[in-house]
Amino acid sequence: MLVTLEGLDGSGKTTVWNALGDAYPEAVRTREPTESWYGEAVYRSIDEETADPLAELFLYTADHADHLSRVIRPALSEGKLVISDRYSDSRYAYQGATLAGEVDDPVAYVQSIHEPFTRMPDLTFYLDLDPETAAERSGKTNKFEQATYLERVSENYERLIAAEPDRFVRVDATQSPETVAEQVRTRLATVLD
Ligand SMILES: Nc1ncnc2c1ncn2[C@@H]1O[C@H](COP(=O)(O)OP(=O)(O)OP(=O)(O)O)[C@@H](O)[C@H]1O
Ligand SMILES: Cc1cn([C@H]2C[C@H](O)[C@@H](COP(=O)(O)O)O2)c(=O)[nH]c1=O
Repeated sequence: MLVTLEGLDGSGKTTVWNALGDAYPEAVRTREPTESWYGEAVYRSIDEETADPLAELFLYTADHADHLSRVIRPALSEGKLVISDRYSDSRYAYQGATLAGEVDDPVAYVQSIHEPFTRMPDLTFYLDLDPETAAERSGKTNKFEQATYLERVSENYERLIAAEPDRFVRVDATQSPETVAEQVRTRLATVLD
């Protein structure tokens, strides 16, 4: 089963991902951007204020393709639980925002690039946090961690959730880290049982 954690920067995904590691030590825990050289290329682009948004989309997508073939598909074919801190929805939401004005309906465009080869998550936890708090918590250390940009990202996530309400589980990320992790653990346990 493929479980993903999604949300704005600073919404607490990595905190939950670590908590799930304690609850499910046998799970394969992974993340995007990955630690491969494709992921390193992505981080170079994140640090580049003037990176071309279309070029950046394809860097992220290359990293995803490698992640799928090297980590996700092999683990799933062995019947393992896979938990990914960010996955394809991050591309739809974030690059859907950076590509505004570059292509028509950027969210649909990014989805159309993924559809031929990606593997949909079975379950996605959306850690719901307002853009202002998200930007504050994330420390505003990169070009994406700005409230005005995160507002557009948040709107894109809402569109994704509305389109697939059964896949997404919304968790109020303004609660304490312990409560957020407990709610995710409880829901995941009901799905896995
Ligand atoms: N529920 C919470 N309430 C308050 N602070 C939190 C909560 N969860 C995490 N934090 C804090 O917010 C910061 C960001 O948390 P974390 O790295 O887990 O978020 P993230 O969603 O993975 O961020 P990013 O997408 O930027 O990597 C950390 O300082 C963390 O301790
Ligand atoms: C996977 C992915 C990520 N991003 C953005 C979101 C963050 O600002 C950075 C790095 O992610 P991290 O979880 O904070 O390490 O990249 C993106 O724009 N598109 C994506 O597909």
